[in-house]
Amino acid sequence: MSLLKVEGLGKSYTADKKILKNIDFEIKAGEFVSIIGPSGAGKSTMLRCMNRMIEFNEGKIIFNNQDVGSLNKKELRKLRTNIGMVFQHYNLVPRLSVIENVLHGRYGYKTTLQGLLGRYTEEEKERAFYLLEKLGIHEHAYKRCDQLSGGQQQRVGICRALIQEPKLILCDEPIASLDPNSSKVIMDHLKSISLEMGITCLVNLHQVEVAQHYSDRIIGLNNGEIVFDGNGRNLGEEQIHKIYGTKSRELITA
Ligand SMILES: Nc1ncnc2c1ncn2[C@@H]1O[C@H](COP(=O)(O)OP(=O)(O)OP(=O)(O)O)[C@@H](O)[C@H]1O
Repeated sequence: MSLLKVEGLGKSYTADKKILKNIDFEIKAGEFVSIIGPSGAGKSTMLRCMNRMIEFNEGKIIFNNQDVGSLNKKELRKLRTNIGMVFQHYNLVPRLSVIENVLHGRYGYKTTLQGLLGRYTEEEKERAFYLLEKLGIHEHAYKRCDQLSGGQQQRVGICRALIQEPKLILCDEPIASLDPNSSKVIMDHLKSISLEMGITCLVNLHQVEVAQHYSDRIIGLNNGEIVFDGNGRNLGEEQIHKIYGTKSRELITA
């Protein structure tokens, strides 16, 4: 079953340059899909169009049978509860505790006043703790976020996305600021989230090998166009060249 369908997607920030050109793809529920491509190819722009964090100019995005482009503010807010986001720089509130940051993921379900007062139910707090335990950071629940390592902060970011009970998680270079060990921990968690919880993951990555290891499918972007869409096993030298303009994997920066 298709969860996300993108048809003829186009995006320009300025009149003279198209950043995304006629993008078409479809993602099934539960799929783990990576987007790769050189710096500036349009990966972040494309990912952020999915929940209209960035407004697109052309085409259609259908998420969970809803036409994303036609939603009003209220409908968009509701739709976003179904789409979690994980960021390269975590986007946590550093002076707040780990558990408070996780509970922020419930914000979309609250009235403005409830949100401002930080009113969460016992059930939500239990769920937050459960998720922290699942990601192996429950002992840090009451520490300030800025006391945690990068890898731990990213796990908080994943818990915040999960507490939304999303159908889709968009991850914008989730391991770009992490060392190899922490990167593996994060990618393993994302993979098990997709396998065990059936949550669809769309992940921007810089590392081809990582994308090949974890993804059911890879989308390769070059200059705003899809130049590869398939299983990572089919990503040979020729396809790498199409995506990055180089044949050598060593030249692809991490
Ligand atoms: N707000 C903006 N205004 C104007 N141009 C922008 C804006 N955001 C991004 N761009 C441009 O759009 C192009 C694609 O950027 P984007 O960040 O989507 O690429 P990317 O593939 O994610 O790159 P990276 O891997 O370096 O993050 C770049 O040329 C960038 O300069």
